[in-house]
Amino acid sequence: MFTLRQVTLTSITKRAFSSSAVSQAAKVAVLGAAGGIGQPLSLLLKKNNLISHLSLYDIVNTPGVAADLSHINTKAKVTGYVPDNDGLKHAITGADVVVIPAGVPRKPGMTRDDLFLTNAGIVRDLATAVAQYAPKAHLAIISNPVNSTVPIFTEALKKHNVYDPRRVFGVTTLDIVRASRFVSELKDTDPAEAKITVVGGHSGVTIVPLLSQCPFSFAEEELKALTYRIQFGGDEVVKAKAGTGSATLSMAYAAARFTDSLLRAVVNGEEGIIEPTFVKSDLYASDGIEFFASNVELGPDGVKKIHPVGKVSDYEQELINAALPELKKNIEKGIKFAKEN
Ligand SMILES: NC(=O)C1=CN([C@@H]2O[C@H](COP(=O)(O)OP(=O)(O)OC[C@H]3O[C@@H](n4cnc5c(N)ncnc54)[C@H](O)[C@@H]3O)[C@@H](O)[C@H]2O)C=CC1
Ligand SMILES: O=C([O-])CC(=O)C(=O)O
Repeated sequence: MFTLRQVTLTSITKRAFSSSAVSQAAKVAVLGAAGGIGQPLSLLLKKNNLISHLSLYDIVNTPGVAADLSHINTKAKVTGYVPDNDGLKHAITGADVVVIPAGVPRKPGMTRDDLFLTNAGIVRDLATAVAQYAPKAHLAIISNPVNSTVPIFTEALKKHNVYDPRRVFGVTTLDIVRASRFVSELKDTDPAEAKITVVGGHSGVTIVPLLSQCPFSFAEEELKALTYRIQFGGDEVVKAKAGTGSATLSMAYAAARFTDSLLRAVVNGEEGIIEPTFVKSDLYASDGIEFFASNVELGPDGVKKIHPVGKVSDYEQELINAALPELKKNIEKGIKFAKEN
């Protein structure tokens, strides 16, 4: 039986690199690592050569997941922690990036907002620990509802005076991954050629695909059906999984891509890396919207440049108009919770 909080087969060595140095490797922590997303995500991250230490935390089962992954002959050392013996503190201390898929997933008939009651508290507690033990880490928040969990994280960091908006990211990559795949299915092309911009937030009508900006054209009915499918792609998976959860494998793929982009910009110093993500943004500040997903250029300090939404069609403007009030409500709900709890 594992009684130690650390189950790695190698000992922890002091990190001998700086996070700003070029071509260095990083410590990445995954919180919720034993879950449906956490396990395949950790597997994909184990293959990432920019990671020297993969640190896995969950309230259960992490020792087994870590022991299993630690046998794969890639560079990263793997350690696993549970809450005993200050596990969370040890899991995140010194982390360059913390990826957070902790929390409950949807069942058929639920909206992402229905997860708020359970996940808000989980995220708030993890954010408090991050503020204390990993205040300089870049944070990739997957836990739903993303439109509210990112504001909750932000407020918790503010309470501890360690908030840097350049380092807090809501992971919306799956929306882009889906959009690219769905368009390529329709147009019979390689998904790599179908780069679709999706802006707004990460739930239903707040997900706004900007298909007018892609190189393909669509008939009106096709455009509406495609837009709906991108906005409600998560529901397709929830329905098909019939009560056993929501997207995990495609999400793990998307989060591994986002984490890799972040590491390439932050740790490796690569330039020109652009990922869509839900961040503190001024794009719709005049509408009272504090956070918004759009294409973001990543740099050594995290967010380098938030790209504007760009030219949109009348239809897309209608979609944005429908998204903004819902997004505002979700954001305010997160902020209110964090301030009161
Ligand atoms: N941002 C996005 O695009 C997507 C977000 N999600 C969200 O990701 C979250 C996780 O989904 P799944 O992995 O499918 O759920 P899951 O239930 O399979 O795994 C969640 C894991 O979190 C752990 N956990 C619970 N409380 C914790 C805590 N306080 N600290 C650390 N770990 C804790 C659980 O033990 C479990 O292993 C859900 O909220 C889901 O809605 C899912 C798909 C896409
Ligand atoms: O639909 C869900 O609840 C999970 C999710 O965020 C997605 O698949 O986009």
